[in-house]
Amino acid sequence: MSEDGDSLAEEGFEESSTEEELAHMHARHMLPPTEDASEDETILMDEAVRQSLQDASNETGAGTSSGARAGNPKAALLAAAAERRLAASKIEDVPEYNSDALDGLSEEEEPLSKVKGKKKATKKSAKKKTSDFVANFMTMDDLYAERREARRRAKAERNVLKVEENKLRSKLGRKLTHAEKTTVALSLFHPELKDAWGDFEKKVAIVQPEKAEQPAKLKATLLPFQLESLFWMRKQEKGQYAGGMLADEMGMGKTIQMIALMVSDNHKPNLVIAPTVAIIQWKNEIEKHAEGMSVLVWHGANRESSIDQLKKHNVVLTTYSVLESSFRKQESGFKRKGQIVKEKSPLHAIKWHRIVLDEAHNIKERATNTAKATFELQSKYKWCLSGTPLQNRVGELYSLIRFLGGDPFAYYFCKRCDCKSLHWKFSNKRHCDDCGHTPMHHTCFWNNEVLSPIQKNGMNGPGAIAFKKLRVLLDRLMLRRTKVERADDLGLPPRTVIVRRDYFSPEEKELYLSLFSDAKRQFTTYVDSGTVLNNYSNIFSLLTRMRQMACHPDLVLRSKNNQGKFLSEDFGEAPVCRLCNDVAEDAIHSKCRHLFDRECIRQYLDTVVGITVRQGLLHSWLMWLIFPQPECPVCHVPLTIDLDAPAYEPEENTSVVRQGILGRLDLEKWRSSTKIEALIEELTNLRKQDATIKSIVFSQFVNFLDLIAFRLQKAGFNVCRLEGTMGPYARDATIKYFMDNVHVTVFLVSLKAGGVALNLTEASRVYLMDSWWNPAVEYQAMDRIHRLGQHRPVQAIKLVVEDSIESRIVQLQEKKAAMVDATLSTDDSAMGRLTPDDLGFLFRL
Ligand SMILES: Nc1ncnc2c1ncn2[C@@H]1O[C@H](COP(=O)(O)OP(=O)(O)OP(=O)(O)O)[C@@H](O)[C@H]1O
Repeated sequence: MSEDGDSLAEEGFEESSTEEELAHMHARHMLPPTEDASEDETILMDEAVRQSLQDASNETGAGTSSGARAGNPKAALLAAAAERRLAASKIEDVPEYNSDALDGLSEEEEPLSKVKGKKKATKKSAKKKTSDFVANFMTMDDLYAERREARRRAKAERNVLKVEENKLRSKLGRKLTHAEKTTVALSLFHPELKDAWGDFEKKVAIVQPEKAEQPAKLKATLLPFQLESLFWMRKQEKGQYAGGMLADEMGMGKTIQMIALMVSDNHKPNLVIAPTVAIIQWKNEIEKHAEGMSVLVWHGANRESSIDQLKKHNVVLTTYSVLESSFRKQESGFKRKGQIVKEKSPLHAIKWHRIVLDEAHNIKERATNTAKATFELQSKYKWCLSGTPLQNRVGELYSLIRFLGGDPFAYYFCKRCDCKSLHWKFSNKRHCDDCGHTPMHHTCFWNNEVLSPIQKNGMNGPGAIAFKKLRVLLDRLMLRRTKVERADDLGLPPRTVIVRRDYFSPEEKELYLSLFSDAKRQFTTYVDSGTVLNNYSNIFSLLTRMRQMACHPDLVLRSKNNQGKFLSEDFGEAPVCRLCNDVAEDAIHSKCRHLFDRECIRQYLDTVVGITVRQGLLHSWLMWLIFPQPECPVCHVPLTIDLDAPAYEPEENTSVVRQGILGRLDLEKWRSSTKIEALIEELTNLRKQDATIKSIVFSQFVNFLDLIAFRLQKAGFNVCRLEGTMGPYARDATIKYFMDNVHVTVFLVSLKAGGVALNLTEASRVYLMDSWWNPAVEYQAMDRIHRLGQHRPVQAIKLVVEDSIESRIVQLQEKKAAMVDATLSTDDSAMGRLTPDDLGFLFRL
């Protein structure tokens, strides 16, 4: 743990904070909390009192304003409080309260005749006001007594806490970490947490998988490991969690295993939420393998709104974006004819028999609407499917545990009383709606027990203990098998990864060097002036241009630089990602309304995190305090973007006819590139060897896929394309077209649109046309073909231009992979980050 961390923790800062906690800190202008809530409150009160006194004196010119009191009871209360306090501190010049003061004017200030005339009329009201005042005064007394009592209680609590902390400190023989102090506080006010892990371990037994019977109504024969998971899932449903996580590696048939579970009890309705790309695959698998199960795809503008109709189906299939939009319409409403209209979400109105989240890491960010929409669904059993449950950080597991209903792990607890909640309930941003204690006195059990210790210590000390706890939980909640472990069952053919290295042609090299030397000069200027931190969006853009240049110069020279526009200017042109200037695939937009590919902006943010945080030295939230918030790469305002928001979809009635880069080229004179020619050579050789072998070509740049398609067609290859703008049915039709037509041998897939949840086992070659330093994206792509149903040996070929940034990217990948192996780091996101040293390496400094 860093010293900063320690000292800050000592001061009472939360070590790891949820977004809500962070937001709260911002709202409080980053004030460190005092250990004593009531003291804290007293300070705020004093300020309010002072302010109110000031206001009152401004109104009357001097002293207390009875008018202010009469017109504003709160001000009166506060002023009274202030005067009591001042009187208590023996400040002499505070006037005594009297009934006249309550009228707003004293007798001396009025002409005598008027005073006499008024006297009778005002007597009654004065009497009333006096009694009101006395009532208020009494209230203040009560209030003060209450405050004194609260202070006394807080002091007593602190003393008890100190005793407990001292006991643990002498037991451990060292200073306690902030997390340990929190644990002490939690067990004091929540005795059930004293040995939460031990209790959980005793109460919930690990289900040892045994082979279940093959379900009669399932047409496919389950493999041995699939029968084991069926047994395990049935047992889990009877257990405390009534569900769990099936986390087999990609391509081992999680879909069929879940269908087997549904078929075996044949209850309805079941809800499956999956990425758009996988929806029709689910439908096809259910129709193919399950006998007598009715399926409804709940998607599109004309989807069924009758709850009774939905309930009639065995399985309702929908996407994360449809779920989110349905929930949003229910909670926040939408505009119709200038009015905000709220619409009940049918998905949330049904108590489902079973809910399945496919690719469940889609909800990994707990504060997103998508995650919240899943938390609010009702069902008897709940399941998460994911081949990469720990895609980035341990913290991301929280949402999955929360979805499964994990008590106490997903709860927020108060460190000063017995209040606990699944929600962060701070409507006024200052005090808990339930118990009134401040946000700083609340902690998320998961963050305190698992996330913070691992983030701060890795596998050492408290980190190792947290890992053990995580194991205890996952052993009872998750089943994961890998392809290597179950190789015999799977009988998968081998997979090899080859890096093919080529060199630029002289003309390409000249262009590349000119771009590179400009980029390097620019980067060096940032380094020399110490402004790397402030220029990450420019640096990211320099790196992207160099990567594109290595693919084909036209991607840079003919790119559409549509500054300041949300959609492209050309009629009918598809939206463009503002980071890669390429057609947007799986696009999301920032609060400042700029559109980006989800993957591009994620990579951009990863890069920023890498630049701004020297890994492990700083807490994530502290980073935002010390370093500037990442800025929008387009307009440079602080960037606010929900990475898990549903993909941007153009208006349904807007016809998106994409012309792409080809429309900007003179195709008669167009010249190919080293990389495209390398692919042609590979595919031509393959065609000579075996004309039946099919290939998938992946690239992050859609314009590059346009160029590749054009060149391949010229070379006589039959190709088809998967694009991010396709709806589920169009995607399914394209996939079928590729799988069913022997003469279609090449499938061009945008990494951003089709990297996950695709099943393309007809192909046995993968060509990765451009590299990124996080190899996870590439593995996902390779796993599209290396999965059950694959019978041929699989080859993945990475095409790299040796004298470009790409060779450095490959070296960086290797370096980072070695580092991750050596430290057994669980923080895979480190792979995606770029430190200043990494940048220097890429720019060859
Ligand atoms: N027992 C089986 N018999 C026949 N086919 C099977 C069997 N199990 C799985 N498959 C097939 O294997 C392929 C891969 O399965 P599936 O797509 O469910 O994998 P997955 O684990 O969900 O992968 P991902 O995590 O990538 O989505 C599918 O085509 C499926 O039909």
